[in-house]
Amino acid sequence: MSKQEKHNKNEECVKVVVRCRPLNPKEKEDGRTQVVFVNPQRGEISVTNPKGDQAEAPKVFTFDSTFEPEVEQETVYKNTAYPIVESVLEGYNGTIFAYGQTGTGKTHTMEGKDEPKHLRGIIPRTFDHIFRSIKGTPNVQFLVRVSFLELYNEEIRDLLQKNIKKLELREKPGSGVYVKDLSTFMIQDQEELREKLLHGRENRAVGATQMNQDSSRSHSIFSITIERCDIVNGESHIRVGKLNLVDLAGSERQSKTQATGSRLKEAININQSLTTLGNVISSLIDPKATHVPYRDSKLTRLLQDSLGGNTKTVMVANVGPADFNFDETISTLRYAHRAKSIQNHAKINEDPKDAMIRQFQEEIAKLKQQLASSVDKDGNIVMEAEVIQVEKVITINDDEKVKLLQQKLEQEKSEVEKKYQSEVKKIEEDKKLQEKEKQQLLQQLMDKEEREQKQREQQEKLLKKLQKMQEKVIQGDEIMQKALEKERELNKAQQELQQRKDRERQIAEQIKKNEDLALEINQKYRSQAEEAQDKTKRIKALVGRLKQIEGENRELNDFYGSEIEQLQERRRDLQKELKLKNLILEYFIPEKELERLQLRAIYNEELDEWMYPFIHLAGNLIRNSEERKEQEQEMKFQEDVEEILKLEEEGHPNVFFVYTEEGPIREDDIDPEQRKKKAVAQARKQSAKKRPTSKPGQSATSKRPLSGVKNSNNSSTVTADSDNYPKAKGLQPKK
Ligand SMILES: Nc1ncnc2c1ncn2[C@@H]1O[C@H](COP(=O)(O)OP(=O)(O)OP(=O)(O)O)[C@@H](O)[C@H]1O
Repeated sequence: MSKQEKHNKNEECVKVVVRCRPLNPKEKEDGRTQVVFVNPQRGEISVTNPKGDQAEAPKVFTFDSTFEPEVEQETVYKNTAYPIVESVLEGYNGTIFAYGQTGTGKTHTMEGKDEPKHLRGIIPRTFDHIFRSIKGTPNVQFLVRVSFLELYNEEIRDLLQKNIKKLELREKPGSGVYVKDLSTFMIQDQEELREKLLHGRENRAVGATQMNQDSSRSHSIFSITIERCDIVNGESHIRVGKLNLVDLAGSERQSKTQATGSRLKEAININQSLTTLGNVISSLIDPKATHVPYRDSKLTRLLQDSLGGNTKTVMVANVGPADFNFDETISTLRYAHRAKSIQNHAKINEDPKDAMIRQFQEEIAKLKQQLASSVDKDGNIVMEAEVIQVEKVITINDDEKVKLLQQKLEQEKSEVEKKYQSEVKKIEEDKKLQEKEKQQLLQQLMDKEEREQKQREQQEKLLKKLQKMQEKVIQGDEIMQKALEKERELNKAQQELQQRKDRERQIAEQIKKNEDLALEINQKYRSQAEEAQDKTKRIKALVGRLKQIEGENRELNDFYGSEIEQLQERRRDLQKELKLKNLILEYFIPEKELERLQLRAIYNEELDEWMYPFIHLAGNLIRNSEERKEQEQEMKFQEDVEEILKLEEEGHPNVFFVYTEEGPIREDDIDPEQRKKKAVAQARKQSAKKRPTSKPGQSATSKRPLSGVKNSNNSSTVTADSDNYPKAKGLQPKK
């Protein structure tokens, strides 16, 4: 099979399903009408325009699956998440994300209610599914890890940590985008996973209150990584699958939420990630597109692999049934419809270099070896001095021996205690011994006891570590295997039945289409009146269709119009910001220096940031040095002096200017002799714990009296008086 064929074989489209929730009590009370109707057999959803005239036909969309308001959570799980979780257990990456307007049931679909159990959503059902499968897979070792993050206003927060520290995105060639310092926890069963979900939810609510935000305006990603190690022909074979469970922020267009001022800006920012998600989807399905704007938002960077990458993805689009949501419902369905055409190419992640299960296995083997080498064949502890002799007779890596050792340790502890007491007694009773001798013996005995105690403690520590590590590696058994096989067979049969039904549906549709066509061709009119009647009917239907298309065009124009408006607003903001930066650069940074700085800057692809070598020696960072730890500063002091001196020779980015009659001059060019002193002083400043803080905007140069510019400690200050004004570029009044 060629590489291209292999690649095509892995290709599969993003699966898109739509779920409509029931009318809620408030909507019923308000007398709202239902305009959304679902036909799960045909995978269709139709929406009637409440403002359209009677001739306007409902808009019909077809998806991989559609779910009616009454659908059970279990049915949703079986049809959406089940196959993805099965794939993740095999070593594929999987993503399930919920999209839709606020209040349409995204959280209900993803999380549901804890009790009663039948209301549990996709995430808790995933937990049970994973551990049921693991327990039913004997002879395979598994390691499960979890992380939970929130993305709000383009900032990432760890939901499994109490502090609301912002986290950064990083990119590693080969392994893709990851969140630096995001905490990950090893999990042993579904209860632990549930605890993490609850913990994250609590932190999300607390964080939302602290930041005066509403959780429905943030996105959350709950990630479960499953590593498995199978033994194939005596060799270990590792596979790693990662499952992302994503609850997106409400997709409603923010201009409709009546937010104003800073709230609107924040809302636009939040929507920006969803707009970018939409743009990414559009680019992925547009054969002419040459660029996919993943980098335009953190959300799309995090979901990069899920859209067009190495992941099996399911999108659950949620809609409300009521008339007043018509516009948003149509917008959600269009968004979802576009996503249907995205092609992913998922493959099993085999033997990744950084698999944690391999590190665990190696560490466990090492611990077992250490422990086994310190016991003899009967499980007796061998003291250090005797190890060499004993190592010859024992077999390393003996599980039985480790168990034996555990029992022996307990037993020996009490025996030694007794022995020690009796020996002390014996010595004390021995009247013939001189006091000195007695003391010596006692001391020897105590030393021996201390050595043995240390050895025992060491072994206990190793045992505990070994037990802990072994607990993390989970393994199934044969009893559960039978039940799991039955369950899988049943699900497979159900899926096959569904596929057969789909095929039959498609064939029936095709037959009907052909029949209609044949009827049309063969139609013979018995009278002119009949022909006129029939043609009028057809014209009416065509007019209805025309009106529907016109309506759709208007809606599309409105939809894209408001998207463009938002993008333009963002562009205006960015331009304003750019103008400010340009103004500062133009008037306060001399052109030559700017050029030098631009030349020195290096773009770091991995961090997606511009950087300077030795940036820690640049002015702004030096001012922050007081926050650094004293210890770190001391160590760096000598290093910094040397660096500064070295950089002084080459020209470094930490440049201060003196504005003189001749224009801006590098401060250090004035007195070369002072340069050396300054380097030491500068490094000292870095290492000094306390340092007078400069006010924001006050540059390091403002502490020195400069020609024409006086420090605030001196009575004279800078005025706009042109006589006092130096002719340096930065301080010249603008003509
Ligand atoms: N299919 C459903 N059946 C019954 N109740 C539902 C269904 N979907 C949603 N609900 C109820 O509707 C309300 C809103 O749902 P939910 O909080 O899941 O919406 P959401 O889309 O996550 O909103 P947000 O974007 O604000 O987080 C909840 O009370 C939920 O229990």
